[in-house]
Amino acid sequence: MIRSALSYPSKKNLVLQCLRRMSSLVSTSVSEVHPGVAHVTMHSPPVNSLSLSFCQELSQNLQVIHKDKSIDIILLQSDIPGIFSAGLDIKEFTQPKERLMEFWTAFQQLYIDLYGASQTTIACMEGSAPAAGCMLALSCDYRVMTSNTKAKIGLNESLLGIAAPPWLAQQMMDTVGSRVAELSLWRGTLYAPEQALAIGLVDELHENPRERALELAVAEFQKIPRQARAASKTLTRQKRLKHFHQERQADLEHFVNFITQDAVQTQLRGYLQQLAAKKNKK
Ligand SMILES: CCCC/C=C\CC(=O)SCCNC(=O)CCNC(=O)[C@H](O)C(C)(C)COP(=O)(O)OP(=O)(O)OC[C@H]1O[C@@H](n2cnc3c(N)ncnc32)[C@H](O)[C@@H]1OP(=O)(O)O
Repeated sequence: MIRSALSYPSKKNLVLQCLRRMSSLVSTSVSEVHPGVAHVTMHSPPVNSLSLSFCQELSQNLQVIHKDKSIDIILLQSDIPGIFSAGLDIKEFTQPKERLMEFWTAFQQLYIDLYGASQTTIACMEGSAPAAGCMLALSCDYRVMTSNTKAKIGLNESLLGIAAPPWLAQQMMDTVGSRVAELSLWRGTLYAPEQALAIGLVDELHENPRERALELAVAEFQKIPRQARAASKTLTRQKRLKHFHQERQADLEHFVNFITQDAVQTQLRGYLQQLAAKKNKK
């Protein structure tokens, strides 16, 4: 069951229209949030892995919010305890070519919708964010992570026998600097919260990231004029997005050619078995 709940106080009709269009959505609840602040809550048990449908749904939710001028801050969060997002759904990697293309196109679109959002975005991470889970966080403007040491964040793709796409590697470089990114990419390092804070991968640790994110949104970010926040964001992200659009097709082709190699498929199946074995040992 997938649920990516969109909740904010205004424009209820718009939200409900959107929710009706998305047949996979099961929640249409509108919770009380501060004016101008929207919560996007991921709920796709067990680990918020990004399947094709989940990527599409998140994108659609973001696109609806983008059009709503009354919203100027988005808080991205998960309601699965201990998990922000486990990254891409690894089972998607074993699908036929056409499906792989659809899947990667949806993942690219999610990047565009989140990284390119004109609103201010805050990732509230109450749990782990490996690989594409980390991409979600890196695409936000600000990252608040739980101080719980069980949570981990980073780009661990190399440990699955794959590599992050160039635009995701670039996000890491932009955030932590080239050398730290380079080392962490080839080692596949997953950082504990204190380490992530030390290298600048997250901006703050807090025992209650949701509470802190809302406080930041209202007490700090909303005090900065909205158009100034949006313009600053354009300054730093426009070039990356333009480049991404130019390379989008090549990125898709590279992904499909790479992931369908026998050696990569064998490695991925082995990784899935490791995950299952770990679960059985619990
Ligand atoms: C060229 C390609 C570039 C690709 C760019 C990005 C790549 C990716 O994002 S690949 C995904 C990388 N993600 C991971 O490596 C995370 C793997 N998962 C974990 O480490 C743990 O599951 C996690 C810490 C997130 C949570 O731990 P637990 O709470 O202990 O849960 P379990 O490990 O028991 O898992 C429960 C259940 O979920 C399945 N699972 C976990 N992660 C994924 C995933 N990414 N995709 C699909 N399925 C996943 C896991 O196998 C268990 O399944 P069941 O046994 O069927 O219950």
